[in-house]
Amino acid sequence: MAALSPPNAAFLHDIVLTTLRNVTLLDFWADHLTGGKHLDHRTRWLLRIGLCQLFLLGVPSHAAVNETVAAAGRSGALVNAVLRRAGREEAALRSMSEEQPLSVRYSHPEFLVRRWIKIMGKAKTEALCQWNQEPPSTYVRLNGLHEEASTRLAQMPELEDLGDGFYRCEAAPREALKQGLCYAQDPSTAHAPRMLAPKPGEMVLDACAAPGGKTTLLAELMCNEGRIYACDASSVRLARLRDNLTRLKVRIAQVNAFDLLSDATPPFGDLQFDRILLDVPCSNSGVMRRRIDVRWRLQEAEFASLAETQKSIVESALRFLKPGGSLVYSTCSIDPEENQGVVKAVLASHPEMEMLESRLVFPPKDETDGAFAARLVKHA
Ligand SMILES: C[S@@+](CC[C@H](N)C(=O)[O-])C[C@H]1O[C@@H](n2cnc3c(N)ncnc32)[C@H](O)[C@@H]1O
Repeated sequence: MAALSPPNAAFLHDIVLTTLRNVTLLDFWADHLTGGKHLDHRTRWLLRIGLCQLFLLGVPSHAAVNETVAAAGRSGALVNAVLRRAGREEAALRSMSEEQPLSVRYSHPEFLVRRWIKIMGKAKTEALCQWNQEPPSTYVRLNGLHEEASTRLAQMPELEDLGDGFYRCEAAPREALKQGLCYAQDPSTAHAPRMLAPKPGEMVLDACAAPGGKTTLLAELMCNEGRIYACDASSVRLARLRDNLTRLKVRIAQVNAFDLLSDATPPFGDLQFDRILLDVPCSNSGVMRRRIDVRWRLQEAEFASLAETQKSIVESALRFLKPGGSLVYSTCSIDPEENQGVVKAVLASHPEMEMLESRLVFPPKDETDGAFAARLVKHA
């Protein structure tokens, strides 16, 4: 197959992502236009794609209809009739959808909308759903361990300096990323390493480290002095972690496979750490703007099972923390069950631990991805 031209590739990318982001809304229109008739899989996707172009991407009607009909094969007549009718009834279809519940208007699973309304009320839920419907910005973090990074990035007018080492850009700056001048990362990812605040010369454990976005910032905060054990249960992900650490000039990290929930002997023997970062696996409910798949694969029961795993991970890691040391627990979830709930459960069974601070980043308010971080200290 011939490669697409860059504008066509960008257009295809837009169609795919906008369709996936709006599936429920597109189905609402398709079902209304077909009288709720059963549609085979292919026809349904063609209608979703056609309606997406017509109503959400502003593609001229003749182009959206003709191209979709041309791809339709034997369901061409139906697709043609439905899309032409959609064009004629656009205003009515739009005003009907405005009367629909948030789960339809913003294409989110019903259970999630119900859960969020219970947690944060309707106004914040709507703001969050609305936030998740926009394409995400691309951000990079300057790599302070690269001696030329500040000068070189300052010479790139395509980067908008946001302060604190972060830049926003239209497209990822491939060459600068390849040379390790910066790392593609949302600003919300910096809160946990900064909250941990490791100092040069300290012993640090980053126990869920791959692919290493936070490890590289920890090394930068430590001025590449001291030691970081960067471990992860997934050996596949360790390969990317190693590449990232090398490219970003991290010299103080020791990379090892280690599953905190296994009985294996730790790769660092009986070492105890000044600081531990636990950036645990989570529902990703704070990054749903960036990761469209999340809303469609998440199941309600997962919140409780994730919270169990997260609590076990923290409890396992506590044995490696020195008395007087700090541990930062972090997620890219905005769900209290995975955040405050886990911290509360850990504190209840560990009187030697105390929480000194916590921060929840809420996307519509902070205008970044969502995240949570809490700093716990172990009494000496
Ligand atoms: C949110 S990601 C970490 C992202 C990473 N900190 C970064 O900033 O690039 C969570 C990681 O935890 C790892 N993980 C999951 N269960 C684990 C366990 N039991 N022990 C250690 N690592 C685990 C996963 O393989 C995954 O790489």
